[in-house]
Amino acid sequence: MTSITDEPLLTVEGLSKRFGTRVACRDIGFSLWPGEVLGVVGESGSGKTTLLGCIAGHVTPSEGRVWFETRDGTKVDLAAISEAERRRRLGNDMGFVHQNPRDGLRLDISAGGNIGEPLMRAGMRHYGTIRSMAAEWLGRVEIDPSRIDENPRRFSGGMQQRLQIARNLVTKPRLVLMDEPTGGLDVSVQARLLDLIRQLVADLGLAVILVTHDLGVARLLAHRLMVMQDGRIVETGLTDQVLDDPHEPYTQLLVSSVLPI
Ligand SMILES: Nc1ncnc2c1ncn2[C@@H]1O[C@H](COP(=O)(O)OP(=O)(O)OP(=O)(O)O)[C@@H](O)[C@H]1O
Repeated sequence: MTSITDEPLLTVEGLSKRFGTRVACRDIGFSLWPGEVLGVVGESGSGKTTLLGCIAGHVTPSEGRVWFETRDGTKVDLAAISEAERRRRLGNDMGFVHQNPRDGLRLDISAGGNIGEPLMRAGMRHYGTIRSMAAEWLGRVEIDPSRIDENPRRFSGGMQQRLQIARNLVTKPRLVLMDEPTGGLDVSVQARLLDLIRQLVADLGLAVILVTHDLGVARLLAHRLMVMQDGRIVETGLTDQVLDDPHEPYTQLLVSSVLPI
């Protein structure tokens, strides 16, 4: 008998994306299960961000299917529906953490507003509840809740990134896409943020697709890795297996840091 958790949350089939004559993704296929963290690694230009964009709906695939299992158990092809239909079917089930927090935050409203807005979009109306949830989430991402009314422009880069994470996770999505979430931060800030992401992902049982240049980040967060080269998946497997015993010559080069990643 198949239980509901045996079903993948996301299944990508035959996904390709061309920009004019340039092929950014070629015949990509994989599945992702609830609670699983999939790292996507590869050199610059290998198609990682394009793949993430096709799943997020920022980029329209040239070919292929992106099946997502909605909360009512039906599968919807995200590559074939309009933005409005996507919002209606998915609700807040998919989050996106940008490398630059300014791309994922509203800088014209307060920190608390940034967390409260998705709750209101999800239908929550009671101001006191929204405010107390925003304060709780600020604490959860290690921002002093007394800064709830401050504008995030006044936050450091690391704080802005933690706020972006809170804004994405407060509605408990089942899938979060992360594009280099710790890129551009100081090493010590990065390490704390990685710990925080690891803890939240485990606590909330989130499925995550994590695009990263950094194999150390992938090793720490990802259960499974997918290695991309020139728009294709060249190797995939459990993270430790791929990093400790890479089979493909390209992955061997990547792991030995010969490639400019
Ligand atoms: N909007 C676009 N128009 C034209 N070409 C694009 C566009 N977006 C991406 N590409 C091309 O698609 C290929 C894959 O780019 P993509 O950004 O997905 O790679 P990446 O692996 O994420 O690289 P990086 O790690 O540097 O962000 C590249 O050759 C890139 O120039």
